[in-house]
Amino acid sequence: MFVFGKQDCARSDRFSVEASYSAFVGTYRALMLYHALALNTQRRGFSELKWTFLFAIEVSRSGCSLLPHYHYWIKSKRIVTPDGIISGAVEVKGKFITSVVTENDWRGTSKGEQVIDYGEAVVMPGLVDVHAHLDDPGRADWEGFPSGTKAAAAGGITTLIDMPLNSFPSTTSTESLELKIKAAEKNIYVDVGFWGGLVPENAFNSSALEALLEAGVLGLKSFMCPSGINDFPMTNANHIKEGLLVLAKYRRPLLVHAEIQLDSESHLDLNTEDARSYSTYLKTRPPAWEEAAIRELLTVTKDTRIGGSAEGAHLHIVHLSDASSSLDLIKEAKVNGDSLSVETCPHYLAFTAEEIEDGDTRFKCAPPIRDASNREKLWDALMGGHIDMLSSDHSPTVPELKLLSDGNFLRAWGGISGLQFVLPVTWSYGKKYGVTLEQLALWWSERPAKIAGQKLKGAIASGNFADIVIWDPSAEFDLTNEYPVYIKHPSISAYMGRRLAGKVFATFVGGNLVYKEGKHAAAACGVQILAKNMNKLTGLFIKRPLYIFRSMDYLSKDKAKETKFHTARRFVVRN
Ligand SMILES: NC(=O)N[C@H]1NC(=O)NC1=O
Ligand SMILES: [Zn+2]
Ligand SMILES: [Zn+2]
Repeated sequence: MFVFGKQDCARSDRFSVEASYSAFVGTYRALMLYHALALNTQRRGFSELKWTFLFAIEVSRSGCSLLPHYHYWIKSKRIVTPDGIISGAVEVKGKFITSVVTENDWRGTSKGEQVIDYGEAVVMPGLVDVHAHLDDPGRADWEGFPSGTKAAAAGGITTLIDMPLNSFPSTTSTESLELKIKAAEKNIYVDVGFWGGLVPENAFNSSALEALLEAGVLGLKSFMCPSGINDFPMTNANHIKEGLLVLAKYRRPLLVHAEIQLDSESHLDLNTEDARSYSTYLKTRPPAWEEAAIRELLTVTKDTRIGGSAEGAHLHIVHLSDASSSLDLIKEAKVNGDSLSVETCPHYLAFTAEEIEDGDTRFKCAPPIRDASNREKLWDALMGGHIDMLSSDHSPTVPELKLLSDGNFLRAWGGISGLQFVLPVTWSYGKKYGVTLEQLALWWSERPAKIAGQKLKGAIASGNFADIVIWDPSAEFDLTNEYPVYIKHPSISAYMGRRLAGKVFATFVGGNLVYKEGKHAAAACGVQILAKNMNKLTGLFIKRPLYIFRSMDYLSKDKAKETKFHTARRFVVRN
């Protein structure tokens, strides 16, 4: 069972404000803080109009939002809440959702409040993508924070957790995390957190791992096979076992790329096999690789059970492709009480090996996209609740390394590029399986927010951050060259050329309208999310959090625990 501690996030707001203006902003923020406190205790010291005015000045000066309102209501006939879909309105004040009401209970607006009526469009929690490689710093020519987070915003993703590899250096130390933080500063259009890397060099060095966790990574990530990145070597079960012991103290998860290199390639004569044929590539990474890795992982995930040496840690298997034996092992371990979860990605749900044409290396990824019957099984597992969540595994590179003209599947970069399209892809390909809007919110927002320790994200609920996507499930579009694509290299995206349903109209991050119909806010005001464990009574940061939600199956919706959480929420501190 994964026990999520009360892991708060010290969020460093990065408004772009000129120096001469900073005194005013300082005063303003102090007033805002007072207002937030007053709001909690029902002692409001300032009139709504004054706040609206002050907020409008800051927002219009800083360019953080396309909408300069402090207090507004988002209306719609289809608002996806944890309690179902309602017709009603979401009240936003500053960064937060302050109420969610049904149409019948809505009393209209008071002076100074604005209403944005989205009619029949769907209002859903913004997506939380826990698996994206933005490659910044070091390989920003592959993607980068500005382009990646613009693409995220245009796709309805409001929080993105960046992987520790493909950037240079990899995020495996406090120094490299510091470089990440610098690279992201004033460059992110959505909120961004960071996973740290668990590699052989730090796995047995608990103080180095602790330092990285103290510095704010939301958890760790490791590979059980070569990652393709020199400064991110693979780990084995011993490294992972050690990592879990440290993570247990911090109540943070380990994400694992679960493939182990078997000698299957040795049966192939790569001189005679056609490297442009997708089936050749598929043969080099059979499901047995995933199965072998997961079998080995389960020898250490048993430590995460209640009473185990790593109780409090959690292991999350990223991008599952094999929906047969590998998935069976995962199901069994969950039944046994291992604190374990699993994600898959839109490309495994959308594509099949049979349809990948010779030389079309846009589709090369690891583990590979398998045959049509596997895709059916993946959908069954997702719909049946055995796959917990979705992520993009957006892993782009430069077109030259995709070897598009050469078409050599064995030498091309492995990674799918599609960050901006994950919502319409999941929806378009899921319709025939009966995917609901509530399921999309669960797989793309609620559960990923929990894995990343983001208690104020992932749901449209009072007290949460106003991270919201507005989209039209019935609007269809073609991903042609005319379509506004914000990922850096659209030519390598496997989704280009497809017709999809589900157009994103608008994206709100922390109350800021950061994207609207092809236009982004002028300034990049996403905040960096750094984990901190804090003693709620003393305000001091501690390793073992005071509020321990011994929950649980961390995916359950236990009302009693939610109540406890609501109480604790008032202590959340941000700076
Ligand atoms: N290094 C890296 O991003 N690898 C990713 N690409 C991919 O297809 N699978 C991965 O794990
Ligand atoms: Zn991976
Ligand atoms: Zn990845």
